[in-house]
Amino acid sequence: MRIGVLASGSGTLLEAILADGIPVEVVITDRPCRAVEVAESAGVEAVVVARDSFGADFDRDGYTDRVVAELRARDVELVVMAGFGTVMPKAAAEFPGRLLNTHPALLPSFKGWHAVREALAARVKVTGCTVHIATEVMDEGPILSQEAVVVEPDDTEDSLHERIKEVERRIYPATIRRFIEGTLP
Ligand SMILES: Nc1nc2c(c(=O)[nH]1)N[C@@H](CN(C=O)c1ccc(C(=O)N[C@@H](CCC(=O)O)C(=O)O)cc1)CN2
Ligand SMILES: NCC(=O)N[C@@H]1O[C@H](COP(=O)([O-])[O-])[C@@H](O)[C@H]1O
Repeated sequence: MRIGVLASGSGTLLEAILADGIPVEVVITDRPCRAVEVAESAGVEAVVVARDSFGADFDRDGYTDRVVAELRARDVELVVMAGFGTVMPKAAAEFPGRLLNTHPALLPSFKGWHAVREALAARVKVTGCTVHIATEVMDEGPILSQEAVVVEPDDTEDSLHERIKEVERRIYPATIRRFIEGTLP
């Protein structure tokens, strides 16, 4: 199965996916970021489709069309979002059931871009991460795997997010692998 990864940040999830031996055809980012270096160091093609070149009002559908075109040009069949910072509702229809995401909270709680901050603000004792199939509605698709992370009294957003990412780096590659093999329930 030909796989494309979408990323925006430090690329540690991408590193874990590559370290697991999951074959990645292309990495697409929406901004210059470390994930580009991670891809290139592993000999994987990296393409920056910069979201800030799609206008002050951000043409979201135009942006999505461009990302989808880059994926189609490489015959990508499965799209894996790994900390991708742009919501692309239209992409779900282009890759139905084939657009995966990992989210740093226990969905359906704390959807969106600031999930770790919002979990801390809500003073929950336990949060975690969720791997799910992305659908048109953000962070609402079918859940494939989840794992809890305990919130410590002295946690900051960074310390809590780092512990969540440690779990994501383990369960995301494992879940992607099972998705590819067709062994998920
Ligand atoms: N079609 C889907 N696309 C995406 C889904 C989904 O469920 N379906 N999930 C998101 C989740 N996500 C990260 O994984 C995410 C959530 C929210 C945002 C966001 O608000 N982005 C802003 C820009 C934020 C910024 O750059 O500061 C935006 O898009 O305007 C991003 C990612 C991923 N996509
Ligand atoms: N909703 C999007 C979101 O918050 N995604 C999160 O960004 C991090 C990426 O880490 P990385 O850049 O080190 O791979 C991960 O925690 C991922 O769940």
